[in-house]
Amino acid sequence: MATVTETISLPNIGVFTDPAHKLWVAESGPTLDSVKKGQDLKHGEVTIGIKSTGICGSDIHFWHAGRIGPMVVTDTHILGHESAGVILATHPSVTHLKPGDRVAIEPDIICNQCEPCLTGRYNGCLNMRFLSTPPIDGLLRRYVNHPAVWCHKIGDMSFENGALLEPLSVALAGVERAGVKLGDPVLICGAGPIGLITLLCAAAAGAEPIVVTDIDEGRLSFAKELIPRVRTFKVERGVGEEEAAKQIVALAGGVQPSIALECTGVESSVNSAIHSVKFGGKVFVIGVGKPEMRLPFMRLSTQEIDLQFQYRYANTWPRAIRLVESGVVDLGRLVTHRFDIEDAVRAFETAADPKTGAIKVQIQSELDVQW
Ligand SMILES: NC(=O)c1ccc[n+]([C@@H]2O[C@H](COP(=O)([O-])OP(=O)(O)OC[C@H]3O[C@@H](n4cnc5c(N)ncnc54)[C@H](O)[C@@H]3O)[C@@H](O)[C@H]2O)c1
Ligand SMILES: OC[C@H](O)C(O)[C@@H](O)CO
Ligand SMILES: [Zn+2]
Ligand SMILES: [Zn+2]
Repeated sequence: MATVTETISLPNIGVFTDPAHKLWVAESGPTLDSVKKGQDLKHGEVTIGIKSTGICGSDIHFWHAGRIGPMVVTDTHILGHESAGVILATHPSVTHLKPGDRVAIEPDIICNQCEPCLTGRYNGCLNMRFLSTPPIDGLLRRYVNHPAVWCHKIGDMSFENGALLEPLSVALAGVERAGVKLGDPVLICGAGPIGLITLLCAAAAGAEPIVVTDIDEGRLSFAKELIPRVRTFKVERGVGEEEAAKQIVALAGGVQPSIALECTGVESSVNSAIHSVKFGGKVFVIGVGKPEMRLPFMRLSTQEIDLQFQYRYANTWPRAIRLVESGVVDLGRLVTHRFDIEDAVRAFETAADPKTGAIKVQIQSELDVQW
């Protein structure tokens, strides 16, 4: 085994939640001893020293609500699926990575045998093990063993940007499958991290005009700072879905969007999007929401509007890395708050509190090896 782990001495710690909605930092596996000896590394696996991990809304949801739909926290559970770090050790079967390589982690483990896997749409793997979705532990740890095939080299990209490749993957998968093209009028609903990164992607793809909506002024201002040509629309409570749609179209200079990229999962927002797009347009839903929703069925029907959905991503990291390395997509401003892993509880409290103005909160871990 090629390893630099002989020199490390910091114990492994992780960020846990449980069915009682507690959140805490404690010792986790693999233990320092097992990492040093490489004894838990399986065929095809590497040990990664995690440097940066973003907190996703789903992490907060698993903590606060204990579930997302059918995904339920039933035991102590490690959070986190937006990570980048450095390879510390490799199993002898691994040939394309070596200690010292900087990598972004794709947080899924697939079976490679089912129809979605064999047809390249592995996000639909029937046996998916997605890190941080219960019962599979997540990446918010100092050391993680993970299949090398899901570690993507990032060269000298910052670990912060490396960790942001996961939400970028969500946005990229959406923009690609929605088919956004040069000059398309596009509506983006929601200016959270996913909406904002979707905005960066749609702008890079040449969409114009772009309208972004939110209920939060701060997030709309952030969108405008990222892409000054974006038109921002504040969604007011009490304004009906059809009226909001009219105002959105007016803001776009009377141009109906051909594509709406829905990044809230909120019923009224999905419906405003449906009311705003043009005949033959598309509402592409990235946000996740309640199990059942009311939809303006006959508007979808008489306007031949396509309603399409995205669940995670497949084959996005190489593309995401090229976009960030080249500067086509600049993720530089999205991380607004940074905490050490020992201080993870404060990091989660900050991410969960809208008053903090946080966009992306990241958790960093020290390693006692230098690269
Ligand atoms: N499909 C996937 O694979 C996938 C992956 C990651 C996240 N998501 C989902 O994408 C959504 C966005 O993620 P995020 O991290 O940006 O979440 P977020 O909660 O930070 O952002 C959502 C934004 O929507 C705004 N909003 C709420 N109600 C609104 C309304 N009626 N109209 C307009 N804006 C409204 C909020 O103020 C917030 O800024 C979430 O539903 C998340 O679960 C989906
Ligand atoms: O970024 C990926 C998403 O957060 C996950 O799909 C999550 O919402 C459920 O596991
Ligand atoms: Zn996520
Ligand atoms: Zn599969």
